[in-house]
This record gives sequence, structure tokens and C-alpha cells, in this order.
Amino acid sequence: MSDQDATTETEHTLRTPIVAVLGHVDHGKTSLLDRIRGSAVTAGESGAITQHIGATAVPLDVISDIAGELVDPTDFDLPGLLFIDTPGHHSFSTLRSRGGALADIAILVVDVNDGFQPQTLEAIDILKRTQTPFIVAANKIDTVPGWNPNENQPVQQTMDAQSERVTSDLNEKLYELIGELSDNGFSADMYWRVQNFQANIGVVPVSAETGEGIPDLLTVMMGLSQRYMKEEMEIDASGPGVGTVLEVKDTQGFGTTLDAIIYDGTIHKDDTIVVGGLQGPIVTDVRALLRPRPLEEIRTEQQFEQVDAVAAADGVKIAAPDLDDAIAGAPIRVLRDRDRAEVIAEVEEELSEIEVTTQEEGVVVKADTLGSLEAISSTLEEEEIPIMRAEVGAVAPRDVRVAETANEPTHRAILAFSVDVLEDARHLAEQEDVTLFEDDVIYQLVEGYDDHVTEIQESQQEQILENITRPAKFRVLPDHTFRQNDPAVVGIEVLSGELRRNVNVVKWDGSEPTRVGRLKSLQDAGEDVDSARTGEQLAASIDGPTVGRQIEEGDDLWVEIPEKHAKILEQELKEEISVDEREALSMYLENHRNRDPFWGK
Ligand SMILES: Nc1nc2c(ncn2[C@@H]2O[C@H](COP(=O)(O)OP(=O)(O)OP(=O)(O)O)[C@@H](O)[C@H]2O)c(=O)[nH]1
Repeated sequence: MSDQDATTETEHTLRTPIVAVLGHVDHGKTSLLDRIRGSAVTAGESGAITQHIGATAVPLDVISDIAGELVDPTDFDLPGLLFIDTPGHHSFSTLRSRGGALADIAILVVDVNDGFQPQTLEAIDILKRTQTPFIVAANKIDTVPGWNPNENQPVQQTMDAQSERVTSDLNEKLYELIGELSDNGFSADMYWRVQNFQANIGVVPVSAETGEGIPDLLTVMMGLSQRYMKEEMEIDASGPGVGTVLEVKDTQGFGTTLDAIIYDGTIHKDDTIVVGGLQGPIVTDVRALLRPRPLEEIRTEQQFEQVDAVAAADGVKIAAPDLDDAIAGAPIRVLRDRDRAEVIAEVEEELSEIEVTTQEEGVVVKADTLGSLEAISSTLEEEEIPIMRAEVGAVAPRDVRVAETANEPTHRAILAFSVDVLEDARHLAEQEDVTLFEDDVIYQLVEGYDDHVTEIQESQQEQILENITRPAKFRVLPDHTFRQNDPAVVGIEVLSGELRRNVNVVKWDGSEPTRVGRLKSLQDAGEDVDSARTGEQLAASIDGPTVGRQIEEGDDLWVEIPEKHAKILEQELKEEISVDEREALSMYLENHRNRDPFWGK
């Protein structure tokens, strides 16, 4: 009955902004979250800090306690901040929601000593793509040699307490970071100098180890949300819940469950929900809503407690039947009194927004979540690498079967991002000559594939070059005819290119080329050689002509290049051949094109 009431009136509330913490591995995401949690526990009086599924909620009064004089709680009406605990370092890509990013705002953690690294760039790409506002936490300031730590102090206060040398060392590192941000298209500055956070990225120096700068970090996040996001935070808290799946996992006693973030409305126990799944939308009934038990009850048998309802923004574990096919990053929608077909269509549409453009020819991509699939696909698209199949899930034999149908050898590949490769799939791939690429970093995954493509292309070119007639021009030397004919043996000098054995020889009579015979062998000082380069003089035996008739001493002769070969050489292999071969080729082409402008085109 109370549900009924709740749905008939709208209840406008400001929800908690959702914060994602991103960064390169080991730059300190987990430590930073732990520190914020720890500070909150120390600052909060009576368990104000609550551990949620997949998230940590830090209420405004706790933020204000931590931030001290930096925050005046009366300036704010947003309820606090909800930090998503990114499970695994890549999972921020699952943090998607209808129309973009699940996170309203992000913290990009960068180790001041280490600067921008592959995952930092990857995070920046995603933040750019989803237009998520962010600030940079320049972490580990306490590692600057000679640092004098001041636990939990605001950053300017602790910087004032450092020696001049330490301050200047730190500033140098910070300006390097600001430079790197600028190289990536962001105007940035130390946060206290930023007036307009929409136009500039604020850099907050922090230490997750000592808590220095954490007051500033929370203050800036809170201020940013209040100033720029308040309107977006207005929701109808009693409306049907809308959320995103963070993780699909087994929970003892409940089977397959969803760890989810609800970012709009409310989800109730017994609600019917529609969830994005591998085979399309799944419609199921919520059996239980679970939260971690409060710390003081940790000794009880069960890890979770059941709740009746969860309102946005919050994390919750959802237990329901038929969730095996649900996908991380997929939408969740509560049906309540809404039209079933309409909600299913909405989920379908959201799923199809993510669907990657696939083509008949291309590589196979497997990823752990919809978000990461989307991120990889957009990277591949930028590099013009076509995709034949893109799916969430482990690499299975059927993926290998798809990959092996690719026509291009470079496309017989599977790019696997943070997923398992089933043993029989690995085996089959080896057998069928399908190459597997596995990585947890998108850049590295795509780089590995690119290197492979370059390798294949180089060996293909080598093979082509081996079978192609190469250009060369040579002159019959005067007074060096050793034999008139059958075969003619004459002294020659290579004028340009590399002359090889077993090639047909042509002479230009006016505008027409005439084949005069076949060069059978080359001899240098009585020794047979396979080839000779520009400037070399040696003896050539040519089958066909008679010296004094078809060829004369002093004649310039050419290796005859079939038109098809000339075309490949000019269009595909120009960079692969030497400068003098290129010169010989262009002269040869010019000769032909004087007669027929389209020859070899
Ligand atoms: N001195 C110092 N060490 C830090 C700081 N922040 C993190 N560390 C250390 O750096 C290492 C990596 O920190 P994590 O928090 O695990 O890094 P992460 O980015 O969460 O790493 P993943 O979860 O593996 O992606 C740990 O050994 C931390 O103790 C800091 O501010 N100062």
C-alpha cells in the first residue's frame, strides 16, 4: 500500500553525486579510497560512514568534519558524495549509464613521481568521451625526498611547512603533470588557482599515505558538485529505480546476484526489474536487496543484511532468479507500474546503443563488460581496424571458429580484454592459426595487435618482393664483347638499380621497348654472382641477341618489368626498395608512359 502512495506523488530530492576514482595501476586508487574511508571513520561520530555494495557514502557532515575550515556545511544542500569502489583497475569502463557515464564526477589519480601512464591516458580518453568532469589527485606527495609529513592537513598548510627545496621539487613534478594534461588537450592548474572548473582541470596534491590534501580533495569535489551539478542531482526519489550493473557474481545462499548502483528512483524488494543480458533484456523479480552488515555486527554468520528498499544514489546487491546472463555495465530498470513492453524496449535500446558496429570482415573482440567493449571498439574504430564480432564474456571455441573465417590473415585474431580464455579455445586457436591477444590495458592490447599486423605485412611484402622483378638499367661496355651470340657474353656496367640473373632484357628503340633476350648469368672476375649493384662492372651472358645486330656496344639495356609488377612496385613497395632501384623504376615508367600514359597504373 505504501508503495502505491509513493508512486502517485513525486518526491523531489537531491541525490548524492556519484564519484569514480580512476588511474594507472599502483598510483593509489585503493589507498586513496581507504584513506577517505578511514578519515571519515575517524572524523564521523557515530558510524556516519556507511559501507555500501560497490560504493562508500560519505555524508556532508563527515566531509565538513574532515575538511575543517575549508568547508562550511551551510553552503551545501547536496547530501554528500558516493565513491564507487572500482573493483579491479579497469572497471571504470563499466561505470556507464543511460546516455553516458554513471559517475557524475571523477578523480583521476596520478602518482607525482610516475606521471601519465597507459591507464592514465586510457582513463582520460574515457573521461573525454563521456564528458565527465574530473579533477586530478596528484598522489604520493609524501615521497618527495625530505618531505615533512603533517597528517591529514590541508595541502597549502603542509606545503608551507616544507623546506624551500622540497616545495620546489614538488612544484616541478606538479607542473610536469599540468604539462601532460595540456598535451592531452586540457587546460589545468593547481586547484586553488582555478576559477572556472568547467574550463580548467584542478590539480590537488595529496598523499593517500598521510592524508595530506584529503581535506582539499573532498572540498573541491563537494564544491564542484554543488556548483555545477546540483540540477542534475534532482530526482524523484520515489520513482521506479534505474541503475547500472557493476558486477555479476555468485553470492552464497543467493545464487547469481548483481552488484549495482542505483542512480535514480528507488528499488524495492519484490519489484519486477528488467536487466540487460547477453541474449537481450531479462525480466525477473527481486528476491532480496542486500547490503554489507554494519561493522559492529561483523561476527554474525551472514555477511549481508536484507533491506526493503534502496534509493538513489546507492549501491546494492540484488538477488533475483535468472541473472546468469546479466552483463556488467548493463542497465537495470524497475518496472513498478510502468508499461512492461516500454521498459523492455528502453533496456533494449540502451543495450543497442552500446552495440559496436561490426562488419563482415574483421577481428573478434571479447571483453569483461559492456563499457570496456565499447571503449576498445572505439579505439579500434579510430585506428580503422574492422570488427567482425564483439561480445562480453570469456573466449570460447566458437569465437575461434568465427575468427578463422576472416579472409585477411591480419584479421584472424581475437582481442581479449580482461577475460578468461577457455583452454579448448586456446588449443583450437593454435591449431587454426588464430592469434590471441590478452591484456588488461586497452592501449597495450591494441598495441600488441598492431605489432602483429606490422609483422604480417612486412613478411607479406618480403614475399612479394622476392617474387617481383626488380628494376635495373645497365650499359654494354665498348670493347668488351667476349662472345657474339648463343649466348652473347658482354662486359656491362650497372647504371642504376640492382641487376639480377634470370631476367628478360629490353632495349628502347625510339619509343617502343623491344625484348632482346634473357640475362642468364653474371660473372665477376670469373666467378658466378647472383646480382650486381649500381656502378659495378662485370660480364653478363644474354641468351637471344647477337652483338652488332639486336644489341650494340654502348647500348643502354633494361630489365623488363611486367606491367603488373611495375604497378605493385610503384604503388605498394616504393618505400621498400633502394634509392637507385626507385630511380631505375621511375625512368622505366617514364619511358613506358611517354608511349602510354596509363601504363602500370
Ligand atoms: N608513500 C605513499 N605510498 C602510497 C600512496 N598512495 C599509495 N601508496 C602505495 O602505492 C602502492 C599502490 O597503491 P594502491 O592503492 O594499491 O594503488 P591502486 O592504484 O589502487 O592499485 P590497483 O588497485 O592495483 O590498481 C601501495 O603500496 C600503497 O601503499 C601515497 O600517497 N604515499
